[in-house]
Amino acid sequence: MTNTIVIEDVELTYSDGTEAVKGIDLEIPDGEFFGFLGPNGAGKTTTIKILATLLQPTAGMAEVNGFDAKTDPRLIRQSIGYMAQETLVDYQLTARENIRFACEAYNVPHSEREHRIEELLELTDLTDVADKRPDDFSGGMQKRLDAATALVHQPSLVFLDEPTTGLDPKARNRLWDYFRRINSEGTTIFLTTQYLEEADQLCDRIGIILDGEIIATGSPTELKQQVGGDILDLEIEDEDDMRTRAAEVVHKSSVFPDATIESRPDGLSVASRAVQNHSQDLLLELLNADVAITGFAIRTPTLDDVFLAITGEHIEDSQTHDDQVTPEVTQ
Ligand SMILES: Nc1ncnc2c1ncn2[C@@H]1O[C@H](COP(=O)(O)OP(=O)(O)OP(=O)(O)O)[C@@H](O)[C@H]1O
Repeated sequence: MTNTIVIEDVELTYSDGTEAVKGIDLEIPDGEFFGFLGPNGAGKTTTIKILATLLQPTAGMAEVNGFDAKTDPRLIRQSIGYMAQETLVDYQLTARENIRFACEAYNVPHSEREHRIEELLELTDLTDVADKRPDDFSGGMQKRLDAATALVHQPSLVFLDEPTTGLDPKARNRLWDYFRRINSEGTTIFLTTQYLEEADQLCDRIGIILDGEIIATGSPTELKQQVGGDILDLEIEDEDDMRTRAAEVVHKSSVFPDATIESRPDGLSVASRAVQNHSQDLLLELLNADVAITGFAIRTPTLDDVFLAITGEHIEDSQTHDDQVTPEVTQ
């Protein structure tokens, strides 16, 4: 298997001195669904623009589809699909005309165009509105049309820059189905997202980027294993230092020697390899110490727990500016 993307020690510093990407290395094999996860301002879009040859790295080497980003940007652009963060559909044209225009721009052979247009309309579930202009379309429909225009030339590699930001769950799910389908047909996908669940659901492998540096890579399962065990969520009354006392009991407990403890609005979360087999013992110790537990639950770690374990922050807390985060996909 060959690598569709190879990045070696790539840096990008903007002219105002902002170090957006600080020496990243990455290899993405053919056919992978790769997710680049990170908070606002982490460097996701900058990386995608380097790979799509819209920005030149200030240092390092990027190779895409076997072409060097510095010497062969034109060949790279012809061989990729790029769905930018902002929707790029033309509101003067109908959905069908938008896709036809993209066929012309990407030099899709005349003999294949009509078939390709119908196929893409169907894939993106826009056949019924094919002859309507997109100004009345919902945000999700516009995004699907945008995705169709990015894929008319059937690229083997597609960059999707936060494709579902601001979409409702139904619209998001339809796009997910589409991305899954093209990936199962062999397309390599490089997706940037700030949504943990999106990365978790879709991606074979995830890279977490923070402040221009990749701080972890692995499959969702591998990353979750880094948390070290399962999580015991404890609901504890917020009175008489009860939570502090509970944390002390957990710290001192011989049954949870590896525990890491995180405060939550309604109590504590405890991560430990012992959670699965010894939670009852810990609950007993807490009871003996007069800590009133009003509820508890055992769960497997989420990607937010991974982010927390690595950075000490929740991903949402580390957002650098407000954003229309779709609540139902945040953890
Ligand atoms: N043209 C620019 N000039 C100067 N700084 C920039 C420019 N574009 C982005 N930045 C800065 O570079 C850093 C990385 O931004 P980038 O857009 O790559 O992050 P991101 O992870 O994609 O975030 P978002 O989700 O907000 O798009 C941020 O600090 C951002 O403010």
